[in-house]
Amino acid sequence: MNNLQSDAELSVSLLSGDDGNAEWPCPDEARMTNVDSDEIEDKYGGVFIWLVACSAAVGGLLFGYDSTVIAGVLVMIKDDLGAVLSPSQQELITSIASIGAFIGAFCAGLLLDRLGRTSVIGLGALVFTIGSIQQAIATTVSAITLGRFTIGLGIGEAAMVAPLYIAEISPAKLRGSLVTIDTLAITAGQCIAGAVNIFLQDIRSGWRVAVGVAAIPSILLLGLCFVIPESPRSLIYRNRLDQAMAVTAKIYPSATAEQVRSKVATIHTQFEDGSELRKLTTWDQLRMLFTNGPNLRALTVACGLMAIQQLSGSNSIFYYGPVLLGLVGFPNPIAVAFIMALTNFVFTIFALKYIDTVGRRKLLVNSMWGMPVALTVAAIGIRSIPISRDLDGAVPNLTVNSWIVLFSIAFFVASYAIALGNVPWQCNELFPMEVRALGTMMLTLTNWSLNAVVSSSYLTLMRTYTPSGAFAIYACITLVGWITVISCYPEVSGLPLEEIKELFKHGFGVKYSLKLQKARATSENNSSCRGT
Ligand SMILES: O[C@H]1[C@H](O)[C@@H](O)[C@H](O)[C@@H](O)[C@H]1O
Repeated sequence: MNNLQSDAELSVSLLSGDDGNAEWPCPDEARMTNVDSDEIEDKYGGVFIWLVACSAAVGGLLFGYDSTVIAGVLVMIKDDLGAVLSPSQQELITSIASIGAFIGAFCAGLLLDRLGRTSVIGLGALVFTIGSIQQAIATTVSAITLGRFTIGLGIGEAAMVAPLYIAEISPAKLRGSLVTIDTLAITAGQCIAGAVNIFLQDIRSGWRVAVGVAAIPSILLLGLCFVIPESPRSLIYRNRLDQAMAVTAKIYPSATAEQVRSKVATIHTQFEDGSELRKLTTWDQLRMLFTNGPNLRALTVACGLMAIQQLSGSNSIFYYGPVLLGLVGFPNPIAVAFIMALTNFVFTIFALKYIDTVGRRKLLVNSMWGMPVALTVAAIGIRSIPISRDLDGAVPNLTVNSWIVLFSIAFFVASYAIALGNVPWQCNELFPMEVRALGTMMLTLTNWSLNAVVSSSYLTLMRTYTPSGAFAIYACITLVGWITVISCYPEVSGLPLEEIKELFKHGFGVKYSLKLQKARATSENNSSCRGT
């Protein structure tokens, strides 16, 4: 913190004397500066930015952990709350968190521009801590339901703010990887929850530990909020230019003071009529989001991709994996289902490595075909396994078809995790600053509403259309999703946030973005040739 402060003073005094904001160029002057604001994009480095991203991603870890741990908790609770939970009480305890998440994301969307990113992350961490404690000490069904609702508020808030904050603080060329850290943390949280459930399943009242232990990372996150810097874009939006300079200098440690100044000035020009923008009410911002063509197209792409992520049925596998694998004959389905969580985690690491170099669009297009293929194989494999219509018949024998189902859904999860599991969370980058908070709120609301639909309908889908029919339905959805991505999702890897809005002035910007990427690659090649 102190370091940061002294850097701020240093940069500001270097560039403009003692008065931080007094000598800031007006937008026209900023445009005329002879330092190319993009030059700075090659000057990132150091561990600072990775540490900041990892800190924010603790929110993702809590999101993954808390949304998944409930599956085991419901089994472990037994009659600890007075009587054995009825199916409708189980449904209530599970789904109330999604309702909380929906409301949490909505509130975060309204608060982000007013309070700044780090304060909202801190608020979410506090809510997480309270929710974990409420659950751990619950002695009645209403008490645990309230605890789950509180946790839901935290989950929705974390799901929304962490990726947005990371995207805003990232150098353009690392943005994909740094935001993927958040998804990696979500999948790690899901793995840890699975492991905790396996470990505690036979311990009396072990569920109290399973839910209470989440208070530790949330207290850690609360503490980290006092250390991590505010996003430079949020600072500039709120006219705190000297602080924005200090943070920008930290993100690009080998940039010259002039490059830092040019970067901040360029972002500042995006808010040319800044004072007008700052006066916008939420209603004005909503109107800008829905009635301005480029904004509306950005919203369609972002929410559309998130819808495809959820409607692919991935969470049916993560949430109902043990049920499904039990139905096809695996004797220890909880442990076997853990393989799915692990596959999700491992292939998200692959995304982390390649998302910026290969690009989001290329990763999506080249991995998503695997989902309909895997689901079709699973649909065929499961057809010859004798599963009763109401799903509660005797467990069938383990046959080669059981293994076909296992391998095909593992392949499905891998194809999902490489890109579709994480790129939708990057989509906050598609929105310009003035509508980013609300756009990201819509993105997160899409996630939670469809998450609730899919997770509450999977068993019914299997009962109504047979398990094979359910796989076939998801195969059709993922095939349509893949074709939609090919036609509508533009490549934004490596583009500074301020340049992305240009794409949506050209329809969905797919062709334009590909031309832009080509031109950037050629100019980078030329300048590296000149350098050698
Ligand atoms: O990006 C995440 C991740 O893929 C999780 O594994 C999944 O459970 C979530 O629904 C999704 O939003």
